[in-house]
Amino acid sequence: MTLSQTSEKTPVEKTGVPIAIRNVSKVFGEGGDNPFRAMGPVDIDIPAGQFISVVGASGCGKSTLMLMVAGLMKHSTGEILCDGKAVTKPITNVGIAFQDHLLLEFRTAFDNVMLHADIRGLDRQMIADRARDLFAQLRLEHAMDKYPRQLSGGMRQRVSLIRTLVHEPDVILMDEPFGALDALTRLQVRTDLEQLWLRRRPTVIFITHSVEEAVGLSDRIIVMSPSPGVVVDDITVTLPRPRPIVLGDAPDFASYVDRIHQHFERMGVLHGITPQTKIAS
Ligand SMILES: Nc1ncnc2c1ncn2[C@@H]1O[C@H](COP(=O)(O)OP(=O)(O)OP(=O)(O)O)[C@@H](O)[C@H]1O
Repeated sequence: MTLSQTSEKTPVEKTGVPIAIRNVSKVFGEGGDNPFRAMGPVDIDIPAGQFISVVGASGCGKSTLMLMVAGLMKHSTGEILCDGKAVTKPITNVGIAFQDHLLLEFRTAFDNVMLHADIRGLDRQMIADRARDLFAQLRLEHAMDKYPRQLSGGMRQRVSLIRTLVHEPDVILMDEPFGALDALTRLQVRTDLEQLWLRRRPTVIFITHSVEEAVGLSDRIIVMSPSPGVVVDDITVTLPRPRPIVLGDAPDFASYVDRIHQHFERMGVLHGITPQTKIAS
């Protein structure tokens, strides 16, 4: 383990692990009559503790990539190394979050967060202390004893975030976790996620359709081409942390967003109005 400095000069213990994605591609229906290359080949080296986002058109293979890194889906070519070890089965020291919060309706928010302790046989007292701490950090103490149906969508997703982080995994994989939230709640949850990540700096792969969210959260953004997705740009984001909730105020924010949008326009993912476009009257 190494010690590093956050941009706000708070020493943190770095606990993430490196992930290497080398020449990885996925072909569905391999060996059948109709093989389909869904993504790749892709090379991405992620240092320990980096927060990386992946953006790209719908269907370019972002979720497929995440499932392969998690060891939940086999890659067709190449290799994936997590902390130097080849991923050949589901990795365990990981927190995974999806768009759906996946909270159990019959458990309170607190008991949902304690699921890891119960399933993995972890030290209940230690996890409970951490859980209370995280609920407090997100100003959600009042929600601890409520059931999911009694919480708003944003609160449910923040409880899910706590559950993803409570066992302090070295790797966090998130697939469009805020996709179902309204714009205002998304801002809050994005800021909450950054705060939680800054505590320990696990390695994060974050999939999003929101370019602004990617710039707001990431050390680095991978831009993928439409299907089959390959890496078309690899952008280092140097905005200081913690990032402001209203990102428009951050210098250079707009230039990162523009750079990514220009890729999307060039690749036909976004269709702009060109000077030749005729407007029907
Ligand atoms: N099990 C599967 N069998 C066959 N094709 C699949 C399978 N899973 C995904 N695909 C296809 O692979 C491609 C990539 O899918 P994937 O879900 O990874 O894309 P994505 O970039 O995450 O999309 P979105 O942003 O819409 O979630 C899509 O064309 C999808 O239909």
